[in-house]
Amino acid sequence: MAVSGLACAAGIRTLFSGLGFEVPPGDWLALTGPNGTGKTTLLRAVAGLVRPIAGEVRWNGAPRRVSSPEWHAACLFQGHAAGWKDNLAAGENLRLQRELDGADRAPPPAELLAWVGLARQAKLPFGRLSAGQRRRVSLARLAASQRPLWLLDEPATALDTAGQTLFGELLDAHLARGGIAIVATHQRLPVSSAPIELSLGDYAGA
Ligand SMILES: Nc1ncnc2c1ncn2[C@@H]1O[C@H](COP(=O)(O)OP(=O)(O)OP(=O)(O)O)[C@@H](O)[C@H]1O
Repeated sequence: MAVSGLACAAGIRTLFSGLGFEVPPGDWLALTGPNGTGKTTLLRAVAGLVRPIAGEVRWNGAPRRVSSPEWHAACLFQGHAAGWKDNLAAGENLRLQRELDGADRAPPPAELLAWVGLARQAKLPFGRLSAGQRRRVSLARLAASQRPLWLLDEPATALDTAGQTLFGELLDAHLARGGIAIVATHQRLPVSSAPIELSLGDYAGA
């Protein structure tokens, strides 16, 4: 996937402009930058959730069309509020999300939750989980994902060391399958392959 000449604004303020990068299959981009520089906004712009004020996002060599089935099948965006329902059990949330993600070939939710260390919490309402346990449910969603492009906003926040290792294993496996990831992060992540690094502060808008 590639981005060229991208600029995004919040209100009347340009957050960043002139942004260009390419992430080939099997690579990932680590997106860094001070608070408020627009990392979340960039991820949302690539996903098609906010409209950039300039520039282009390309997927498979062509401009990506936000409403196309191809793009929906390709892109998984996982933001800070990942869309989990507080009153549904963790397992039930995961089952619904798997259906929305079209991850029908994935292992059953109970198996995924056990893999992320939440076997005992599968029937607890999501809202009762700790911050790190919630993040682990998001890891289970990633483990089920068959989408080639992951856009992840601070995926390791609140995770303990073992949780961060699980995240690294997931990302490694995704890249080994030829997947692509753009990961906004303030921390060093335990991923085997070195990322393409991009600091959004270098593109601060005029
Ligand atoms: N209506 C608005 N007018 C001006 N600025 C706005 C408006 N809405 C949001 N902003 C600013 O837009 C920026 C959005 O930042 P964004 O969440 O994309 O940053 P980030 O790099 O992900 O930050 P963090 O590291 O804190 O997660 C923030 O600086 C915010 O203050």
